[in-house]
Amino acid sequence: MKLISATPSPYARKVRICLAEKGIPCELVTEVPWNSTTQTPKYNPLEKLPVLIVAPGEAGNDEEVAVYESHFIIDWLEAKFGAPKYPAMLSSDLDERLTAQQVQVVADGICDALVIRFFERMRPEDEQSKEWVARQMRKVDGGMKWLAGKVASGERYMVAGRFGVADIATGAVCGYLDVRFAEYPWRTTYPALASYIDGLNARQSFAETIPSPQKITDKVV
Ligand SMILES: N[C@@H](CCC(=O)N[C@@H](CS(=O)(=O)O)C(=O)NCC(=O)O)C(=O)O
Repeated sequence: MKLISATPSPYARKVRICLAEKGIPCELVTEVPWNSTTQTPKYNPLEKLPVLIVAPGEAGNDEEVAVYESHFIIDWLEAKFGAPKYPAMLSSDLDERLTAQQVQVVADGICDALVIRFFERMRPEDEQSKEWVARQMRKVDGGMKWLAGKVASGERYMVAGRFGVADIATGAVCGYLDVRFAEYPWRTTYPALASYIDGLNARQSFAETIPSPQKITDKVV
């Protein structure tokens, strides 16, 4: 399998962590999705990465399959590479699973707002909308407060004491803040969240997927 990914992408990082935790080998195809050189439109009409490209026969598929939208890629991996042969990233308990997916909704939503904020910041100063930025940062602030409230102090994992999607998604958004919005004070505002994230960052799947910035050469906005 191949994963089209980008070095700062929190969404791609969730999938990379999931693949690593399941021990599924996957070739990483790193690119800049904002540049015209991107391969994403070839596989995804929404032109977004991550895209998981599954060769014929790799997962019981006759034809090549392209899977996209990070939360769906994770669901797809859970369905195709599930327990007990592979470690589960979602609980078999319905309510635990739904709680974890709700956490992913909020974490991904914070990332969505941060991406909008990132590009608004690329506009010339006098063209940036203060109202639009304030609206995005309200979502980030409210989302981070909600996530921090889900971390019981001293708990290593967010849902039912087992590592899974909620931890992956929360780790990804905090890593994205660090790489793109280092000035955002989530660690000082939420010390229990910070120590929870430090615990997750000690996992090999997190350590080998630390995000880094990338250079966007095309004019995007
Ligand atoms: N909801 C999508 C969001 C993915 C996304 O926005 N990816 C960005 C790259 S990054 O922000 O994650 O680095 C992208 O490809 N954007 C290209 C575009 O929106 O045209 C997911 O969860 O996969």
